[in-house]
Amino acid sequence: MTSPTPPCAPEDVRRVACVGAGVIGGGWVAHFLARGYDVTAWDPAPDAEPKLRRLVDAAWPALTRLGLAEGACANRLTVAATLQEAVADAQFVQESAPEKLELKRNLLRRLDAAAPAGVVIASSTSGYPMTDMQTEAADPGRLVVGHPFNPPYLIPLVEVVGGERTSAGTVAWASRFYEVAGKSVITMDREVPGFIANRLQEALWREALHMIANGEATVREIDASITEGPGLRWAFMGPMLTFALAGGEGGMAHMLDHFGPSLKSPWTRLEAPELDRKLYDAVVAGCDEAADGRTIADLVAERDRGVIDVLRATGRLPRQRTAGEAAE
Ligand SMILES: NC(=O)C1=CN([C@@H]2O[C@H](COP(=O)(O)OP(=O)(O)OC[C@H]3O[C@@H](n4cnc5c(N)ncnc54)[C@H](O)[C@@H]3O)[C@@H](O)[C@H]2O)C=CC1
Ligand SMILES: C[N+](C)(C)CC(=O)CC(=O)[O-]
Repeated sequence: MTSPTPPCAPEDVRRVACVGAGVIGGGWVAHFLARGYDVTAWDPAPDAEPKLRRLVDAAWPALTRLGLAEGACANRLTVAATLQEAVADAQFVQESAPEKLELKRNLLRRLDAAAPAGVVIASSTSGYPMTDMQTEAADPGRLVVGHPFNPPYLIPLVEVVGGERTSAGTVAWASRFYEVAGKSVITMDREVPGFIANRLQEALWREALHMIANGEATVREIDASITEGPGLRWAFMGPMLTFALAGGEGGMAHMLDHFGPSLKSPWTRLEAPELDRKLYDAVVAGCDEAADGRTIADLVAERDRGVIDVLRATGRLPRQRTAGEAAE
């Protein structure tokens, strides 16, 4: 699929548009501002602007602690009145609208019609393949998935993957752009449901819901089983190498000989549990109980401090670079 060439190199981007400014769109706004970009945001909700500014204000202390890029400033955010105005001058567009397929298809069609020719448009979708979302756009070649993790201003990973009609150049451009913008990128060469990390997280999530539905574990126990257990290792060594060490001197080969056969044991549940009212209420009540009086804002601040501490402790603070530095 051929598309017009992006008007500038990833290293030369100065102006980013964020469309959809909720939890993730707002998080992207905070990230790009902290990295020294000019950011224009658009969101159709009547209360979107104050909510967005509150999110950026709440994130700024963590971002300041991490170290802002030269010239980075929350005042470099403009909230546009229309989608067209938001993307008119953009050199990159990040879409973070609700996870509804028809809405995404329609929105990507409108963004494609409004953005300057060749500008790469990435979707934050947490699961839709781009092939299913790019069906209405006149230039599907410039549409790509850039899947972030919450909050995008602290968690480095972005999974980049194109659809069947995305050009190879778009995938390469987006991957490089995210790197320049301080992200840690995995570029996938094919579409996989849930990409990589969500496919793994969803397996964990499915089992957690089964355990709550069956009364086998509480919300607190499930969370503690990760934060006091494997989560400590996963912050710096993934599940594969971690398990290779479970095989002692025999490494992964011994681990597979020893534990591989048990993968087929009957406790492996392959079906999603029914998310009925009872399970829904149990999960919500369990989270309220586990929060122990802490508000969502308290938990966000606690999470942000914790992620920075982990990044610092494991020597993985993102490199600080201004929007222009990489071009030098
Ligand atoms: N919440 C999360 O942890 C993560 C979410 N994502 C993805 O990010 C995207 C956004 O999710 P959230 O930020 O969580 O949702 P959200 O509900 O917090 O925000 C969505 C925003 O989109 C706005 N919106 C509604 N219709 C729109 C339209 N037609 N055009 C533009 N904006 C519109 C809403 O007013 C709202 O502010 C989804 O695709 C989701 O799958 C990706 C990674 C993590
Ligand atoms: C819950 N979620 C599926 C939307 C989560 C993600 O997509 C990534 C994350 O932040 O864990």
